Amino acid sequence: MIQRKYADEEVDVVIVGAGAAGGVLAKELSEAGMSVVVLDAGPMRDPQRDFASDELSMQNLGWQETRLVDGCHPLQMGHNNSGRGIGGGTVHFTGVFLRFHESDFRTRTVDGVGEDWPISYSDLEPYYSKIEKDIAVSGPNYFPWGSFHGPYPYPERDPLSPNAYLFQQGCSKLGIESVVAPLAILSVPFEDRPPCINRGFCNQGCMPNAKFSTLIVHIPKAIKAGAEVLADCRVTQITMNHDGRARGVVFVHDGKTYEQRAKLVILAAFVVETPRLLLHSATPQFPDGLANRSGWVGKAIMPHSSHDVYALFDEEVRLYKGTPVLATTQHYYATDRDRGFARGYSLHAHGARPVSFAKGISGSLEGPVWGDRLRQAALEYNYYGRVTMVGEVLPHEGNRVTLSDEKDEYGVPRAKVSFSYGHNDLAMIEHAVDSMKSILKAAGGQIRFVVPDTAHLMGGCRMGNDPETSVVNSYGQTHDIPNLYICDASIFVTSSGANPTNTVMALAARTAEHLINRAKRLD
Ligand SMILES: Cc1cc2nc3c(=O)[nH]c(=O)nc-3n(C[C@H](O)[C@H](O)[C@H](O)COP(=O)(O)OP(=O)(O)OC[C@H]3O[C@@H](n4cnc5c(N)ncnc54)[C@H](O)[C@@H]3O)c2cc1C
Repeated sequence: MIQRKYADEEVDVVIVGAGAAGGVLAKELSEAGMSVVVLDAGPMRDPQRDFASDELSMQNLGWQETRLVDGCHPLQMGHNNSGRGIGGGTVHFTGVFLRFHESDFRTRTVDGVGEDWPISYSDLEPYYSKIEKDIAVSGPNYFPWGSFHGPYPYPERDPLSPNAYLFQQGCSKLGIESVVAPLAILSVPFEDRPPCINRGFCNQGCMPNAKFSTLIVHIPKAIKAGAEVLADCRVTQITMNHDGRARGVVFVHDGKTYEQRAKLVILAAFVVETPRLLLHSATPQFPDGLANRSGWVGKAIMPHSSHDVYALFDEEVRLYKGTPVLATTQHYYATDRDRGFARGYSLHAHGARPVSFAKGISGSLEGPVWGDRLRQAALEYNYYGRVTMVGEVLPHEGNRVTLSDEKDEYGVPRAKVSFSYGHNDLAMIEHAVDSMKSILKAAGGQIRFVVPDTAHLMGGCRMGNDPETSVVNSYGQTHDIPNLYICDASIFVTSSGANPTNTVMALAARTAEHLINRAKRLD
């Protein structure tokens, strides 16, 4: 039996998912005096007790339930894209904290591809600043690309890892500007948290709490402000009233089923589970799923293309050392028509711990890398350097989440995730792989492996002004059901060439402010 504060009560807001967006919403709305219940399918972890310096055991931070995948380039689901538990993906994310550029919100107008967002960079600008300040982002004094040039709230990280130094050397030999990456990882103490000591286990959950996550920053503040945060509570359905408004959600804890009623229901369950819940919650009034009059629920999901290039150096690099990403360039971010594709990408010097190194190279384009070849590469692990791309993938209707015929233990159909790259995406990858090879060679490395990969996920419930071609408005309010909101990475319209979490959290802060102002007007 769970201890409940709001059992049988209708609260102001129920939030499904306590990740990047859900954490921000929980904090802001509860601090504004609203009664808030947050439900997350996974556990509430204690970093000191539950995070191990162990790559394999910490795979459990990812969403490991079966999803069916298809398409020409089926996505690898799991640890690499979805978190599970309070903090969501922020618990094991790498912490690279970038803003989108102005053109990212206007790709149709600027480049004739993708779609324009219903908001511009300037609409989000104050919320980027707020989030960066709230979590004390560290970064360079001057960031050369986009609209925001710094300084960041906290000084840039120092010292860098050997891999980051090599990357910066290679870039500088080629005349490519590079900087220390903006990071949601402390460079000096903040609140009650210590600065990073370069243990390098960011993707396994940061035991000393130097890396931000909503588990350690926003959720404790939300609880202090009165929010009820319930772990291990799996939401299986959104319930509806007869008047076409949402009534609440059904969730399962320890085999028992409960309903939480709320004036506002906010889905923040990420790119696969949010559309899955909407589609599964169909009613006679909404036979194709909730908020799906447009037919766009589940459509236009986008990963980032994220090929890695590994090179062998004469001196030791030790890719496990330090924060995985400490240097970056956005030299290739903006569209350059001469390259033969639209849009662009970021490049990061990116560490890799031994298991992910071995797993990565075993799937490299130079394959098959196994047996003696894999053993030899593993023996040389300390001499490898790596660069990774974060490439913009254009939205495509056919890349989507649907419900399969298979059901999970809760009786909910499993998600089917279909994905294929388009021509533009593939041309960009080819260009980025060449750039990464040039940088590593200029730094003195011999190119050994190119590993195809993707990172992050966005889209599936995109925002827009037109209810015929989008699911929510720019505040995340669904076009069809006025008290049902979506606020997570699924509302992205395009993917950009930058890591997405700063934008996820800035959008959540903007939605929270909108809801607080709306509540004040209704008072
Ligand atoms: C390995 C890795 C590295 C990354 N590195 C970076 C990086 O360096 N920089 C960056 O910007 N981004 C990075 N990301 C991406 C980042 O984690 C996501 O962009 C971000 O977490 C998305 O936020 P969200 O709120 O949309 O969803 P999430 O943070 O994933 O939160 C969703 C939450 O919903 C819960 N949930 C789902 N379904 C249900 C349900 N039915 N009932 C109850 N709860 C449910 C989940 O348990 C989860 O806690 C990385 C991701 C991974 C996996």
